[in-house]
Amino acid sequence: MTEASIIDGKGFAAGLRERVSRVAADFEAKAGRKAGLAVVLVGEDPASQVYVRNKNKQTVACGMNSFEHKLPVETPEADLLALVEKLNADPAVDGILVQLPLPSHMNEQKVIATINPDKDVDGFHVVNVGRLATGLPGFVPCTPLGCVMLLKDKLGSLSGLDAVVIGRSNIVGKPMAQLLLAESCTVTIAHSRTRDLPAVVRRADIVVAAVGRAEMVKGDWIKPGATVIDVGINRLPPAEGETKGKLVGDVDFASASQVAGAITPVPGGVGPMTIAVLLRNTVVAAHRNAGIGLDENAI
Ligand SMILES: NC(=O)C1=CN([C@@H]2O[C@H](COP(=O)(O)OP(=O)(O)OC[C@H]3O[C@@H](n4cnc5c(N)ncnc54)[C@H](OP(=O)(O)O)[C@@H]3O)[C@@H](O)[C@H]2O)C=CC1
Ligand SMILES: Nc1nc(=O)c2c([nH]1)NC[C@@H]1CN(c3ccc(C(=O)N[C@@H](CCC(=O)O)C(=O)O)cc3)C=[N+]21
Ligand SMILES: [Mg+2]
Repeated sequence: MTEASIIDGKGFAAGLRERVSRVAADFEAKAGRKAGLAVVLVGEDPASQVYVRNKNKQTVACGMNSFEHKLPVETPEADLLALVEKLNADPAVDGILVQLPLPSHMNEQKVIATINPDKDVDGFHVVNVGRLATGLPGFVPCTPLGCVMLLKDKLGSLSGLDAVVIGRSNIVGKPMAQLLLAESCTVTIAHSRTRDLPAVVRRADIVVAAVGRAEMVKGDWIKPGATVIDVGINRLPPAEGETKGKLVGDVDFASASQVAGAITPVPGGVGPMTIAVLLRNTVVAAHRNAGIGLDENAI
């Protein structure tokens, strides 16, 4: 069997950030201010802190303002809602991201519902979910949009292909399925109640794994030549002599890469795309909200 080609998400993301930087500089010249992204982190989850630090660095590197708000874990929900309202009203803030998961005493849906949909660069607000479902312009969740960008770059048209999405979360699985449907794939959404998951996956020309289970999808589930997109981010327990465990996806890369036509690695696949698309959505939000024209498809 021939080895799959490795889809270089990290490299594609670097190119996307370069295009975003040019558009952000153009925005600054036209608007007389930089585009701005506010990121809100509640609590001290170490993984979330890493993501927020990376987002902040890359936002600034792309020529945009990054406004970081770190709140203690015991912050009352009302205080977080008040901060979101303040960011909604702040003309320097084009995009708002509230890092999930939130502490258990907060209602995530209520917090997301408070974000102005036109600043919802995560695409999580019901208004943006509805816009995506009905084909209206809005904001599309960053991870699924990043996956589709990689797929179209690799395959060109996706029309008529059989796609299986494993996972049905609001932030990855469901919007991923909507985007693949919009690309005219025949879409199956699998989840924990799916019967005979290996057989379902074997039919797919495109497999998107967004489960949160380390190396669950095996090589003998993959149709030869299929394209495999691994969204999973799982930290294995540290091996002897390691302080940190290895980062792995939801796909068993060693076996799947023997069968697939193309596959994303973890790390270096979908993860870097998520942040680059977030920056793309932010610079798009800035143009829309300032009423400055932009060819969004060219980014
Ligand atoms: N690379 C990136 O940028 C990002 C990566 N992630 C990663 O992606 C993964 C998924 O995230 P998220 O969608 O938030 O996760 P959730 O936990 O919200 O959803 C997981 C989904 O997987 C399904 N599932 C669980 N076990 C099985 C199983 N044995 N067989 C089939 N389906 C199963 C669940 O089914 P059911 O609904 O029936 O419970 C659920 O729909 C995680 O590893 C996360 O860290 C997430 C966001 C961004
Ligand atoms: N409101 C909100 N929006 C999100 O988009 C969001 C969120 N909350 N909560 C958590 C998840 C997860 N997520 C990732 C972002 C980048 C990488 C990433 O850059 N990964 C690198 C590795 C990073 C590392 O080494 O830890 C890679 O895969 O190469 C991964 C995961 C965004 N999420
Ligand atoms: Mg989740």
